[in-house]
Amino acid sequence: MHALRFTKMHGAGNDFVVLDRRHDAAPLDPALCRALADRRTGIGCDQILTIEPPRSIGAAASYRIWNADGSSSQQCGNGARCVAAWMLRDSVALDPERCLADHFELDSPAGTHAVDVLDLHHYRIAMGRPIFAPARIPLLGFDAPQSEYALTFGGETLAVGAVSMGNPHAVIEVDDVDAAPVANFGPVLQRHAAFPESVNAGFAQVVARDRIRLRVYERGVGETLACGSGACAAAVVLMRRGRVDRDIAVELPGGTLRIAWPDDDAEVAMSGPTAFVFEGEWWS
Ligand SMILES: N[C@H](CCC[C@H](N)C(=O)O)C(=O)O
Repeated sequence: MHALRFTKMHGAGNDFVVLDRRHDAAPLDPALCRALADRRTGIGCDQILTIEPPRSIGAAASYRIWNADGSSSQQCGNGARCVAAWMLRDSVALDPERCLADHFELDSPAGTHAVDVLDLHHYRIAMGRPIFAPARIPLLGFDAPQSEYALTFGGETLAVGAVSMGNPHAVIEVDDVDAAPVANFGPVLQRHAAFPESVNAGFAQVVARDRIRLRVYERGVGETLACGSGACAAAVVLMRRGRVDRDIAVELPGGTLRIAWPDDDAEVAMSGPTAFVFEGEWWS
């Protein structure tokens, strides 16, 4: 029986199985990801996060992201905060006060991220600069960045925002996020030919200049309780349109994240909670 130790965590309800792979950073088999993520016969999670050796000088570690369907992604905002908490847990046990002043870096497939410890359960991650060039989202059929793209679905045309945070995001502004057709329209958007690598589909409602509500139908999972890179994506699309200020609260079903993007050349700063749920052994 091959036992695999894991930690179950979540960030604003977006839940993860965390595996320490610093001594064996081989890619995960998609079938194992699906088995671990299964909410009946497995542990259950939206994504698996593997913690691996750093890829840049000075980083504490690197992480990779595997969706519940076994596909991999370049970025996971809620996961980055959980990896940060996981890395600190041992040192917190040693010296909580020192950790509160802690600042370190983590490498993701999308780049290197500065981590600030806000308190023992909240972290701020520098999520990199948003990428609006259609070819790098990727979004087909358009040459130059637009604040919204007219995409046709059957007989209808819809205005869609699009941006990459290392992973692809579509953002649709709605009047009432509770009534948004997330489960019906999320998969339709993901199958659209304009998104050759599928897409994370965010449905955003502007509540005030400093507050939006958001639901995300994630690539490789479905609707999640929160999506960190999705919160960054919705915030920067709406900031560029002048619909909201440059430091806002993003209310998701599982919790609230804070997104700041001081100017168009700045990195996006995402702040939010993390939680340890349990530890265990997976007997494959
Ligand atoms: N489903 C995403 C990866 C996880 C992103 C999300 N959980 C976050 O917090 O950013 C994708 O395939 O790009």
